[in-house]
Amino acid sequence: MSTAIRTQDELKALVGQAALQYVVPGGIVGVGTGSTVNKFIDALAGMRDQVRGAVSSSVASTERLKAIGIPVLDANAVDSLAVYIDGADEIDGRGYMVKGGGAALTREKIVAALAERFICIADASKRVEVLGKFPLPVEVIPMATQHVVRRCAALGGRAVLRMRDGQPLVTDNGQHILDVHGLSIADPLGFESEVNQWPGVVTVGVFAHQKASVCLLATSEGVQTITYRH
Ligand SMILES: O=C(CO)[C@H](O)[C@H](O)COP(=O)(O)O
Repeated sequence: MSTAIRTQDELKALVGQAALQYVVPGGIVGVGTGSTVNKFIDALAGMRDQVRGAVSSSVASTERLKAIGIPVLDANAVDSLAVYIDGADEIDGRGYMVKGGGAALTREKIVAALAERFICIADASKRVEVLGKFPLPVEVIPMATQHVVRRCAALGGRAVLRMRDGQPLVTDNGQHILDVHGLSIADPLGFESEVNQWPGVVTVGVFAHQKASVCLLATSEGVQTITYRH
């Protein structure tokens, strides 16, 4: 009988489980946001007694961590983390990522910045040659929305305000998200630096300065471990 892993849900569970090997016993772990990270949190429940706590990147992950009995610490109470474990919407061959499909990009970048290593957990559909096929999330201060829309257009991108239940989605930080279609991001480091300095941009969803150290990529054959040079 074939033991191939096929559904995306199974692939996410596989990398969620595989990420446990990077959790330092007795330490504090940085935790991202999203459906793949939810699988990691579910797996983390099995080693709850070996984890001192977590720094979380969203209200949703905080609630899930607390539900399994893991204390969630304020990011300001932590100088550094050994690892940050999170998913991605896209990852390229250098470990550069697009993130923010779950609207948590700002806090994700903050927690990632505290960590010595970013462990990206993703299924093989997230692997791309060039970033930009997935609409790029940009968290913006609402007053700056149209200014940022015009600046995206000047780069060839079509920015669309993310909606939820007929209203602009409001992030955990009280801001809005633009999803920018039609970009091809050949220079992620330069692109991230440029967009981050536009007035009204809180965070751009290109993670190049906080790129992945390792990617655990789930395929139907199992988990591939890819390590990137820094
Ligand atoms: O950046 C994120 C949330 O802001 C997620 O990591 C990204 O959207 C991937 O999510 P999923 O694991 O559900 O595919």
